[in-house]
Amino acid sequence: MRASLIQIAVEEGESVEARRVRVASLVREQAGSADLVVLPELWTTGAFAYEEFGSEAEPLEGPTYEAMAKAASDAGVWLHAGSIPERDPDGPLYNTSLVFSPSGELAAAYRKIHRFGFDKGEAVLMGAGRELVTVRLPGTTLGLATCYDLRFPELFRGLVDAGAETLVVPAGWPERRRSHWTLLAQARAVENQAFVLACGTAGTHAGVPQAGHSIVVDPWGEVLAEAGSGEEVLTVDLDPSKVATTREQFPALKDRVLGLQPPRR
Ligand SMILES: NC(=O)CCC(=O)C(=O)O
Repeated sequence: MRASLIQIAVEEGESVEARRVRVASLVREQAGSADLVVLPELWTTGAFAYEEFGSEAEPLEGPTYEAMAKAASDAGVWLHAGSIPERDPDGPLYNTSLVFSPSGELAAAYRKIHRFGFDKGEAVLMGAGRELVTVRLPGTTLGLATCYDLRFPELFRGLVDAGAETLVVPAGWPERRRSHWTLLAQARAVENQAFVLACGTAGTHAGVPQAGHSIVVDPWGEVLAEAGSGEEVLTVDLDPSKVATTREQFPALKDRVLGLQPPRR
């Protein structure tokens, strides 16, 4: 399986509509050279452009959905289209990831569970998802997570329990915490004996320089590919059978002990 992570530069000089057209064309360019294409978190607005979440929010089947469904079917690829600020007609905004099949059908939508910002930003502007989401592809099962979720290992363990073998993490991770990004991507791969495909953004938006450095890690924790800090398409060949082989040869997941007692006082 060949995966291409498109590390998009999100800069303020480009309108959301212009970026949507440009990204759709980058996805189309992967036709014939990738089976799975991955985009970053909130690439229409930028993950830190909090003041734009409301004005640029779209219904699930809005303009980004339309453009990405078409791009996936034009390119004939599985497309993890990153996430959009989704306006639920009956509820709050959500940070929602969309996955399309090569025929342009929606295969899955995942609402980010852990919202970033503590008492401001995304944490107060958006609602929290409550459901784990996996997607069956030929040869592997994707487990979906978004950016700040990377800090919460129990979410990933839940995805593995649900059958995930390839953990896909679109992000808008800041340069300031780049060392955490790389470390956590490798940790999630090692502890879950799964591939991690983590796709970030480049550029600077809302005054926050982005880390870039999208990364692909194998189930043994080896970094298969890592991007630089600018816009880039990171393409890597994955052998999905490596998940089963790693879990058989070093069966640590079978040694889990569940239901531990809390400490006695
Ligand atoms: N968009 C995000 O979730 C940012 C997460 C982040 O900056 C961090 O975890 O650090």
